[in-house]
Amino acid sequence: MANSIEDVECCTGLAYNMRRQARTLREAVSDKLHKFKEPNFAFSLCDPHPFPHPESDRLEHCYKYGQGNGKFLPVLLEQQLGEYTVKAKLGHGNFATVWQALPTNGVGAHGYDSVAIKVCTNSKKDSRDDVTEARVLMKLAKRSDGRGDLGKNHIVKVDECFRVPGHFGDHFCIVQEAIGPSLDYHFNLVQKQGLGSFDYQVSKKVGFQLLAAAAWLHKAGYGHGDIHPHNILMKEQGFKAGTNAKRFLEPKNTKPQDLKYMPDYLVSCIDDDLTERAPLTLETCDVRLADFGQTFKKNHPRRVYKMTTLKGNRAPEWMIKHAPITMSIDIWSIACMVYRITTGKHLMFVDERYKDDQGKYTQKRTKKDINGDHAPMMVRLLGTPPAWMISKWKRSGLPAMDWDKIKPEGNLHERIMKERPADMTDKEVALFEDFLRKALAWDHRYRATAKELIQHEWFKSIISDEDKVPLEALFSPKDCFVKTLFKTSCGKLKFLTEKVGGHLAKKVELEAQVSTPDEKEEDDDEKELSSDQMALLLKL
Ligand SMILES: Nc1ncnc2c1ncn2[C@@H]1O[C@H](COP(=O)(O)OP(=O)(O)OP(=O)(O)O)[C@@H](O)[C@H]1O
Repeated sequence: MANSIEDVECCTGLAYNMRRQARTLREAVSDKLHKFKEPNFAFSLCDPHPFPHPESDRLEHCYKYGQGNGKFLPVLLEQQLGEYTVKAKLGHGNFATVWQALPTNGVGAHGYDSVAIKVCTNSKKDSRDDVTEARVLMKLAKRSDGRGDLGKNHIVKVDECFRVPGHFGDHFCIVQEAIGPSLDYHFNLVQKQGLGSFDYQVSKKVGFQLLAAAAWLHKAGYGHGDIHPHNILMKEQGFKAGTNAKRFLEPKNTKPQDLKYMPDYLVSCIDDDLTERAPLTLETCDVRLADFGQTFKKNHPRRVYKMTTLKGNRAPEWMIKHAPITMSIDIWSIACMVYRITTGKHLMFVDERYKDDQGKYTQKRTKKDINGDHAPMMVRLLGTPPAWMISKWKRSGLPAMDWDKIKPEGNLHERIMKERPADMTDKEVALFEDFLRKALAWDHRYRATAKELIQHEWFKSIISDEDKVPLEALFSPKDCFVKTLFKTSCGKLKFLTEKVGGHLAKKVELEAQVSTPDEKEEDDDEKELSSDQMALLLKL
């Protein structure tokens, strides 16, 4: 006998519950494994390191070298990498070290004096992302939006790629133009100088250029997925990296079995040298969006749960179960960053690691802990989320909130008033708040796009003549013209089909009346019909 509806529902509910329990169990196990895999910090005594700025923690950890997968290639100054000679260290991330190099034969592949070589880890899995990064960047370099390409210049360009053999597999190398220090570097510089944040107009310009880059990238069908100050480089003419201080490794700091795979010394990078650069101005400010390791095709992020972008800059859809991740995650990150560089304060800051008794960072925090801090912060700042998010709140493992007591519009306005730069007028506060609210819409479907945001009134004061032409081209009536033409043609076509359909029906009706006296009339009618149709066709 067939099961009743109740039986089926009951079974489905049971299966759902079992699936959910299995998932929770799987997540718990993976959390445990993840913790277990955490590096042993006892072997990495690089912190605090003896470079010029003790507050800097820019030196890579020793555990990133040695046996196994996901390790860096040991690189030393004056070493040969492909056809280039390494001259200085530019930085490092989780997946690569980056070196400034000169072509050994004296001429760069594309005529630049020096290049930046990103030497990726030997991990096969990461290597796939690095290859994607290089491929996407090379593809983008050939693309044009046919409207002046506003924003394309603010995306880093790749010259060539090659592989270098390492002890445990090849290391993929990406050669790019050497651009300049990161936005984070400049931010630390102004903070060190006691200025708090950038000049107000400069922060606007950085925001504008970033949004222009995002608008161009999104139009090309890609999301960046990892926008934060480390991945934004500020172009500098004749860029030269820092002092290259060397730190020799002491054997006691490394695992004995890893010793022979370590470089003799680690090199300090430009980020450790916060003394020499002139502050950014409206004229010198030239942003380049870099690190496309997390890039994804429109609405198809490749590694939803493994993306490593800064947690405090993450959009709410990261926390809500089954919420789609779209290109609008970039808009959220840009808005958080613009707030930071404008006011000097984090919009939302979440610790990504646990701290020990002495305040030193240790293991990574769990996703649940991080979200447990982040979600209430968002609610306090932006007010009540939409009902569909509230309904998924508990299921997503987010902390219980007393929704009745939440201020519907949040305290964003109060925050801006408290943290605004001295030269931000009340009118500008209103514009800034409006800009942020549009970019930080809870629901990704109602979040403004990059193209919409670059037209925002808040940016009006910094748009240069150089930007005006491509900006106008981007919103030129050609766009409207094409749309209107398409709409009118569709309308006319519909009208014509209806009319012709009507006449044909009439014709069939007339033909059905098989009587001789009426035959002449019918012929006339037919003539009339075809002339009618002809007139309509001519009109079109
Ligand atoms: N073209 C360049 N010119 C100058 N400096 C660069 C360039 N590319 C990268 N850098 C420096 O190297 C650092 C690390 O590079 P990148 O962010 O690409 O590495 P990653 O391992 O992919 O980082 P992440 O962990 O953020 O994914 C950057 O923060 C920047 O300071």
